[in-house]
Amino acid sequence: MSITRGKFKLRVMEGGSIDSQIVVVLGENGTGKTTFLRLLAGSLRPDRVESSDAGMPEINVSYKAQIMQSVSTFTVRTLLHRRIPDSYTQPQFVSVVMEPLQIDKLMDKPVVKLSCGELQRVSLCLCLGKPADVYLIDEPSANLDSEQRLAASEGRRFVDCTATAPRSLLSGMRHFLSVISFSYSSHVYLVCFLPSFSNQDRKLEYISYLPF
Ligand SMILES: Nc1ncnc2c1ncn2[C@@H]1O[C@H](COP(=O)(O)OP(=O)(O)OP(=O)(O)O)[C@@H](O)[C@H]1O
Repeated sequence: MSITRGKFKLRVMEGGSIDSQIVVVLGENGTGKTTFLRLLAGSLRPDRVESSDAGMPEINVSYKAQIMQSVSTFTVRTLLHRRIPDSYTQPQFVSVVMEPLQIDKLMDKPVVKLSCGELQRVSLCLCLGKPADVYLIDEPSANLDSEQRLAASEGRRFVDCTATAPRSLLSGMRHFLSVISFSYSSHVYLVCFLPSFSNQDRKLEYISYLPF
């Protein structure tokens, strides 16, 4: 399938995935990461589907957008209660996702008063707490300061499944993968990152691995 946005054209070829797979999508600004995720999330429609394509399969997705805004006057606690009622009290989810993201400090704040980084943490928590087959996570580390990035990884399990990926690609993403690849093991995660190096071809790149 393909989509044209202004002068930008993205063509997506059919692929496959297996349970417990993490696919990291890397590309510089404007290479189409968000467009690709929004196609998968169903918030953008392709303008062409080739007849050879099987089309989009029926999948349950949980999508964390890159840019988040909220005018909700609810507190974070109320939002979690309404949106992820089962997950946010589940001990495993609390210890593997909510504690590293330090959601407890934000519980009584109105969502509308959260800073960009605080909203990013809550959005990541909401995304991971929603039951889904595929988690689409656009730039999970955007807006977080380095302390928060470290806090998100502290004490977390990280299975070093990244040995075959170039080290330069991995900086900045390891700590998030430790949170993201938590033990709901039968799901697929697509995570977008800006690369930490310059890619002269300006192509999207994919690294896929199995953390379990
Ligand atoms: N609504 C739109 N109208 C016209 N062009 C658009 C629109 N939205 C996106 N584009 C163009 O599509 C291209 C891909 O954008 P996209 O947001 O998918 O890139 P990205 O890789 O996620 O970038 P970034 O790293 O900056 O978030 C860009 O060139 C952008 O200018």
